[in-house]
Formats: sequence, structure tokens, C-alpha cells
Amino acid sequence: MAMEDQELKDPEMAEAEMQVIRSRATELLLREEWNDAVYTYSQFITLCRNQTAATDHHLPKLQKSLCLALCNRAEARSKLRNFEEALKDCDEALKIECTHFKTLLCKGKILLNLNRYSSALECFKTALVDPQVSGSSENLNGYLEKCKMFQHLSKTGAFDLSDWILNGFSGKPPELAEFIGPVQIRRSGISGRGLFATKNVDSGTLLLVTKAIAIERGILPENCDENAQLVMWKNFVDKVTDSATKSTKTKNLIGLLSTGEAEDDLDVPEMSVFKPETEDQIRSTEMSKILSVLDINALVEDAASAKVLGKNSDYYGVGLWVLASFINHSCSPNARRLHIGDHIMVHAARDIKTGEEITFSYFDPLSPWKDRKRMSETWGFNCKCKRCRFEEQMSKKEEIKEIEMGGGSERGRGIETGAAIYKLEEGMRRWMVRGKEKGYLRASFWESYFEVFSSEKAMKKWGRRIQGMEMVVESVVDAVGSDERVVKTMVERFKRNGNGGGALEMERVLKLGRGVYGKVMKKQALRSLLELVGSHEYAY
Ligand SMILES: C[S@@+](CC[C@H](N)C(=O)[O-])C[C@H]1O[C@@H](n2cnc3c(N)ncnc32)[C@H](O)[C@@H]1O
Repeated sequence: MAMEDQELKDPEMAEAEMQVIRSRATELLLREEWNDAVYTYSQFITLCRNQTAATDHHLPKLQKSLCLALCNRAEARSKLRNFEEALKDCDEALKIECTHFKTLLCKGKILLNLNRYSSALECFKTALVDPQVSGSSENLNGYLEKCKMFQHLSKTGAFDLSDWILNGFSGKPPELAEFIGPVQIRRSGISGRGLFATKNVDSGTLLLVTKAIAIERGILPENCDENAQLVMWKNFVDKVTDSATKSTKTKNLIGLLSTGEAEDDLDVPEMSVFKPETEDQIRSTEMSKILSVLDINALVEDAASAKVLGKNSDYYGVGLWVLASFINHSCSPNARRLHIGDHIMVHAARDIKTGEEITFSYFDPLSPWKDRKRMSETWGFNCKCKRCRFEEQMSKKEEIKEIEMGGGSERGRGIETGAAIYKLEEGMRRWMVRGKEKGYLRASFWESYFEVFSSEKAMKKWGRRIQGMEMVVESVVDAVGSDERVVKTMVERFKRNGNGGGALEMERVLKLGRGVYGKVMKKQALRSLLELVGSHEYAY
């Protein structure tokens, strides 16, 4: 029998039955059995509604019970991340009693979870006037402070991760608010839509902070088979589908994303749809599209243009971040991302001009054209960026073929790395390769440059005949933005020189560091990160 169809009972009998159901529901809530608690509260709510509709008898008492049951069901639903339905329960409860303390607290927490900081603040402020508040005022004040901090951060982007980094990432990562910086979605010359800078920004400037719709993380054993990754992927798809089923806004945001087909026909969304307080204004999407959307837009945390800070760095993680999904790939990217908890922070990896498209690299930009071509095909597109077009032409040169033989996986079978670099540098001089293009080629063979720069023996033999490390680093960073491996080379040299380079060189290293980690930390914290980088071994 459907709960709604249950007959009206004799008030005494009904009350007894409601007592039993309410006790069971409370017990389930205390035992944190959320699904069963939702089901049982739903039974109670139906009985309660039927009774209130039919009688004036004990009406205020019934209304009070209904209000509390709706609030408790909201609590259970929010634990199941069914925020949309939980909010409906809260609103219904608040219609009965507009200052119901427990409901206001529950609603405020849900709104905070949805990044709706201003509405959450209103809830907590209203709760503050409730006479029940005295016992829980500390808790409430904590939430009020949190809302104010998040409101400030989401307006200013003034995040500071310094203390967390200086404490060796101990404890929980800092709580982050969503932030939309000087960026806008427009039609892109690369493909479909892209994200563009709306003002000039310098390296390290924060462009956006966004929270994942869902993430799946796990420790993948070394030499794990494809199965382990497939299981994680399936769990990830289930999580995204679950989120989309529970929230119309999430479903609609996912519906804005590309499936890789006819991208140039897709609409360009207004930035306001990504702002947390915006009411849902976009059309819905079919759930069947979700798989194709995830194929095109899911990001792995541990990627070439990304850095995972904190304890997640031990895990393999795959997630969906909607706003970041509008960022196209470039082999000459100008942005990078930091992963902290469930958020990603995208920042400029070099200076960017107004109107320039923001790009990051979907795969390793410090790899030769042929490898990048293969990786972009795996992603389902053919990269035609300036760098790829230039290097496609260059790939026919003998010197390039030689260095390809001498570096990477073929190392040791080809000619000596120092000689290969020398030939490449000489070749660039003869072919009159200028400006950024030098950086493109050097970035492609960074591994070989790194090998020579970090070997005393090689430097003794080739150091005078090849370009100095600083110039090479500068041109590589200008071509592909800052990269941890490039920074490492500079840090190592700084240390080798016994910090002899002095303040100027330290400043240079810090600027490179900002390109990798952003400006979200004070100098001291950045220094300790650079220390870590200096001691880290990279697998090429
Ligand atoms: C995460 S989406 C990027 C945003 C997408 N352009 C849009 O309009 O929604 C990834 C897809 O964008 C396209 N794309 C990104 N970078 C590209 C590039 N460098 N060249 C060609 N297509 C690219 C490919 O279709 C890719 O599958």
C-alpha cells in the first residue's frame, strides 16, 4: 500500500503508530543508517500530514512533530548527498516554524556544501536569534565565521596555503571556496569553446578554484593491470551519475560539456551559471550523454600540468571539474592546476595578456612532437598548435632525428647526449630558429638538456659549447610555462653554488616556483616546496 494512500486512522491509534515509527526513525538516524532513516521518516511524515489535514485535534503538536521529522529527514538526505531533496525538506519545515534552530543549522550546512555562502550566512544569522542557540552558540559561531571567510575568498581569491605547507601538509587541507577570477568562456580558435583571460595577469595569478562534481581515488599497485583502473573508472561514473540524479543543477552543468562531437555548434554559456548562488537557468541533459562527457572531460589528478598537494598525492585520482573542463589543450600552455582535496586551483604558468586563451597541457609538454602527436590522438584530437606545426616541419631534419635517438627511451643507444644537444643548438643557429621556437625544441628535448646540465662530466665536456642553463630554462618556460622538472634544475644549481647566486637568483627561482604552485603561498612556504622539489627524483 502506498504511504500516501493509507487510510486516516482513529487519532489515538494513529498517535500510537506514529510514536512507534518516530522512535524507529530516530534510532536509524542515530545509527547513521541514512537510507532506512529517510524511508522511515517518510512514513512518519505521510502519517503526520494525513492527520494534520483531517483534524484540528492536537494540531500544534502534530505540526511540531512534522517540522522535526522533516528536519531529521533533511539531515539523513544531506548525508546521502541528496542536497536538493534535503533543501526541500528544510524549506517545508521552516514554513511550519521559520526560526526552527535545528533546521536552520541543517539548511545552512547544506548551502555551505553547495558553495552558496551568502544564503548559508543568512540561515546561520537567523538561527542566531533562536532562544535555543545558547547551548550551541560556539558551533554556530564557527559556521558563521566559515561563511564569512568563504564569501571573502570567493570574491577576492586571496587564498593562502602557506601554513599548511610549512606544517608539512599535516592535518586536513585548508578549506577552499569556489572562485572565478578574470576569465570568461568564449568561442575558441582551437576547438569549440575555451576559457579566456579578461585582463593581463602575471605568472602565478589565480584564475579559478572549483570543486569536483565527483572524484574516485585509490592506490594503484605498481604494474597493476587494466582491470584496477577500469574498476575505478566504473566507480567514478557511478558517483557522477549519482550526483547528477540527485541534483538538477549538476545534471544541467554536465549537460553544458562537450561530448567531443560537433564542438563548434555548442552554446557558449554565461559565466553566471557557474556562480554558486545562481538559480538553475539551463536546460537539462540526457543521462545517456554522461559517459561521453566523462570520456572527454574527466581529468586525472597526477598529470603533467598538475600538482597534487597533501595526502592525495599518494593516490591515483580521477575527477570531473566543470569549469576547468572548458580549458583546451595546448603544447605551449600558459596555465597549470593544483589539486587540493576535492578542489582544483588553476593559475597562470606565465604572464598572460587580455583576450589570450587559457590552456593547460593534457599530456606532457616536455616531450618530443612525435610522442605528443600520439598522445593527442589517444585523446581523440589532432593537436594543430603553433608548436606542433613548427615541430612537424623540424622533425624531418637529421639533427632532430639524431637527438630523438639519443634521448628518452632510446638513451644509450644513440649518440652521446651532450653531442646531440650541441648539434641541435648549432642546427637552430643555421636554420635561423628564433624566439619562442627555440623554446619549443628545447622543451621537446628537455630530458636531454637536463641530463647534461646535471652531469659534471658532461658539463666539463660540452658546457662551453652549448647554451647556458639560464637561457635554456628561460626559453623553455616562455614556450611551455613553468614546470616542476625545470624548476628542479634551477634549484639544484642554486644549491650546488652554495646559494652563491644570491638574492637575484633566488628571486628567479621563486618566480619559476610561482608558475608551478601559484601565488597562494608566502615566500617561506614556497621555499620549503622548492626544497622538496630539489630532493625529488623524476621518472622521465
Ligand atoms: C575538456 S574539452 C575542452 C573544451 C571544449 N573545447 C568545449 O568546447 O567544451 C576537451 C575537448 O576539446 C577539444 N580540444 C581541446 N584541446 C584541443 C586541441 N588542442 N586541438 C583540438 N581539439 C582540442 C577536443 O575535442 C577535446 O576532446
